[in-house]
Amino acid sequence: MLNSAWRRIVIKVGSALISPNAKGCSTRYLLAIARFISECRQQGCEVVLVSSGSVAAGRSAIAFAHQPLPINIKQAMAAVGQTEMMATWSHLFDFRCAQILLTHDDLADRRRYLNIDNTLRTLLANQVLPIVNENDSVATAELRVGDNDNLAAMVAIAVGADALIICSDIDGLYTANPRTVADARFVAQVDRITADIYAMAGESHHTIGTGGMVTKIQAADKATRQGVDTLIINGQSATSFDALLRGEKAGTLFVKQQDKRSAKKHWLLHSLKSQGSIMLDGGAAQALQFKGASLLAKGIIAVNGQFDKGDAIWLCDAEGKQLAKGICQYSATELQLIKGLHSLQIVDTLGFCPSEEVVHRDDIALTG
Ligand SMILES: Nc1ncnc2c1ncn2[C@@H]1O[C@H](COP(=O)(O)OP(=O)(O)O)[C@@H](O)[C@H]1O
Ligand SMILES: N[C@@H](CCC(=O)OP(=O)(O)O)C(=O)O
Repeated sequence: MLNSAWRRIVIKVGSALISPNAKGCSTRYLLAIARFISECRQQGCEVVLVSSGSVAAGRSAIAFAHQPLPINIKQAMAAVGQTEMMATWSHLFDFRCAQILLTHDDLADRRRYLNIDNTLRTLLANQVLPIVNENDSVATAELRVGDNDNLAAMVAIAVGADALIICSDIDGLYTANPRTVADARFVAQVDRITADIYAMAGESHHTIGTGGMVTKIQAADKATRQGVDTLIINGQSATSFDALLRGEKAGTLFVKQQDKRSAKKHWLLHSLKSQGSIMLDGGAAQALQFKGASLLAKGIIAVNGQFDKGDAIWLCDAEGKQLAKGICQYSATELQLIKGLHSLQIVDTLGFCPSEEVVHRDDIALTG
């Protein structure tokens, strides 16, 4: 059985596995990965796939022989390869897939971030497999995350994943690049990511991938700090997946630095500045405190301050006591109109309903 603590995971697949020859997509390695994803889902673990490969897959369609590839050429290659990559994955599953293309800004802007979060939650709740990639054909240099290892870490944090599994063309982290250093030793576990760990990382040996080991360590650094265990495994070998499905170790494990719930709670309570507050009736206050429920419009009795969708606000009881801080899905102006209403009435009142929850339970941190 898969690690039972993994209820939701993000799997990142590198270009070399999708388009090993940079001529369209190949199912050579993807079959075993797709089987692993299906098995994880059957065992009740939700999966978000972050797939590279659009540039590599589309490469042979655009005539350009020089290296490095300029951004406009990569953008054109990505436009061709992205559809081929999505079609290849879709054919490997007997459930439906959804394409999510992101830029750095989408994840940095809290309002857009909420939209992404809502979309991913809805897809997962409907058993659709989200397949995420950077929006390479439109993202300019300053808008890009730049590599899918870091993008996958950001997605893993956004969806509150329990683990991030980075599938590459190598068994995991070595003390140096084993393709150039003969006596490089395999590292099975990293308890803390220090400068010594970064010093082990070399570049990619081919021109298909982006970043080599450096971006994978950066990704592990980001994810483990936010409570996400991170693995780098060899996606070319079915034995890695078989081991994980038996609950055994595979590749290099970067151990999470804290519990993901305490990481999120700390971020909400201490890093986000509150922009306003709302007062809850007795039922909503009870549900929030003792049932871990989301906050619905029906339980709101008053709205204070001028805040926007995506801002952090205090959730207070009828006496004004701060019970929790949360990220609000609606602006103060919108909340004034929908407070006290049933969720089904939101669309009639505002003309839209981005979320039935005013504050989703995943975005609430109790003060007590
Ligand atoms: N210390 C290291 N340990 C393992 N691999 C390393 C190391 N330093 C550099 N590499 C290189 O990083 C490559 C994986 O990165 P990359 O080619 O970007 O893969 P992907 O396409 O999966 O993101 C390996 O094949 C290897 O050549
Ligand atoms: N977004 C790019 C992938 C960038 C990237 O990080 O590639 P890789 O190092 O192979 O994971 C693409 O789809 O080609």
